[in-house]
Amino acid sequence: MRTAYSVETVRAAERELMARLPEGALMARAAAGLAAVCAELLARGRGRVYGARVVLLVGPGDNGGDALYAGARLARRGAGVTAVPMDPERMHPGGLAALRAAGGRVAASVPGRADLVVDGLLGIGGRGGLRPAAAALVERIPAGAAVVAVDLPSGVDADTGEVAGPAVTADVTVTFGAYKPGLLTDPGASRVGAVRLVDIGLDLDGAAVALEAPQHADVAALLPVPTASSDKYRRGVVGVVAGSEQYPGAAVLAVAGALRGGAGAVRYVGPAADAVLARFPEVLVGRGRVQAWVVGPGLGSGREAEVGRALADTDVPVLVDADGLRGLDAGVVRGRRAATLLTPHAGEAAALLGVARETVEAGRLAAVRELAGRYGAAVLLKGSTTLVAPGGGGAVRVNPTGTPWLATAGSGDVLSGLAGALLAAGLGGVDAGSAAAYLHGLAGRFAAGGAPVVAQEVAAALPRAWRSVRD
Ligand SMILES: NC(=O)C1=CN([C@@H]2O[C@H](COP(=O)(O)OP(=O)(O)OC[C@H]3O[C@@H](n4cnc5c(N)ncnc54)[C@H](O)[C@@H]3O)[C@@H](O)[C@H]2O)[C@@H](O)CC1
Ligand SMILES: [K+]
Repeated sequence: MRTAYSVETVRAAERELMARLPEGALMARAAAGLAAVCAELLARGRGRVYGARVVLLVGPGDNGGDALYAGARLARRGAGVTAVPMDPERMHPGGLAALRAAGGRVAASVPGRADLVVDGLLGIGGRGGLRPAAAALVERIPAGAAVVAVDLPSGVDADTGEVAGPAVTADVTVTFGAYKPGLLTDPGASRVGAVRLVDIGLDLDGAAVALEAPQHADVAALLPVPTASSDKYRRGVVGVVAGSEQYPGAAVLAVAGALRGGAGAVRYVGPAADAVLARFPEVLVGRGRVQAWVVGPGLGSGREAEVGRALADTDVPVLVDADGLRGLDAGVVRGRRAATLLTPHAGEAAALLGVARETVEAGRLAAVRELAGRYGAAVLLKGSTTLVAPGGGGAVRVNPTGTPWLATAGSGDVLSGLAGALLAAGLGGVDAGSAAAYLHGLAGRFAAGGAPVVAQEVAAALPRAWRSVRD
């Protein structure tokens, strides 16, 4: 897992470490790591550090201090380094002295040309959007300069990934000690570029994880593998309640996802049986014993009773998606014994929370936590960085494999079938949701290969995604 910790947790670990180290030691480690990444970028971009034009955007706190000390290191290697302060009266004094001693200079405005801009305006001490003085500097970042963000892009909230107003968009973010949730969650995540983690010696063992991003090995460990004693019931039968006269395709796609999710069998319940069977003759039709239900894709309106029937089966895991989420009763969900996984997109989440869609998009992490808390169930919030929150609080999972190509009709239906198959195999709500999102994202990338993709191709690419995760 790639783990991210809250600002509060990082600060506590920093305090503990600082108490044992000479003053300035942590900042020196941070600056050394930052300067090394900057030097690497300059060497890659223009062959050498010597003679490079480097601009430091310097805020009033320690984030600016990191930038100044790193700038001093680059100046000692022959770069021309100019620091531009947000507030000339408030610059880290030690950092400023180091930069000056190394031959760097301070200017009131951002130079028109630069090879590299170091964003040291705000780090984990930043609150709210960039104020006008900082925003004015960001606007002047010269076109063509590589942008390296110190700890996080200024204007991105470290804990939530929220971006209130203007913010830096970095090519590389050099973060210290630990990932912060805002680096992995949109809208912040799309501002960070490549993330480089610099070890400054923080001890976070046993600290509460705020957000975690599974990697191949984590997902591989979750995926069910049939054994010699498996039969179709042991592998899990998924019941899919989906599709309508108007949306038969949703049924086909949800079934496709379920079949490729390792289910022993898929049972289809609904009015699109002909369409489903024409495509997948292996599907069972009609009610019967299942190990998990998927309800909702393409149901249309007026089908609440079918959703209620699945949820009433309180010992069987249920995934509720799309139309099934309409007016979903929190009391019913909370009363269930087996896992429940809700898989809304931002619009559906907004409707459940009674807020505007934009509110969910701007505060995705808060929204998914709030929904999971209200329903006491795992919630998977779809989007560019899909999030999965546990019903009982604790670490939220963020999916690192997503691709914008997956924003295509029917893609969510495939995901719900896939996650339902994993529920049927015995995974809990968060594990099923996050493993499904991971495979689905990979399949989307494989199927797209940089070109538009349709949902059935995503389903068809799922076996390749499984294989790549297991390799
Ligand atoms: N604490 C530590 O041990 C270490 C901290 N490090 C660096 O220190 C940073 C945190 O430093 P600070 O706590 O000084 O905080 P920051 O440097 O992130 O910023 C705090 C300052 O910015 C101002 N500010 C806050 N929000 C603003 C806004 N929206 N617009 C304009 N000004 C705003 C505040 O008034 C405050 O003066 C980290 O992100 C990291 O870069 C590193 O040197 C590693 C070690
Ligand atoms: K920054």
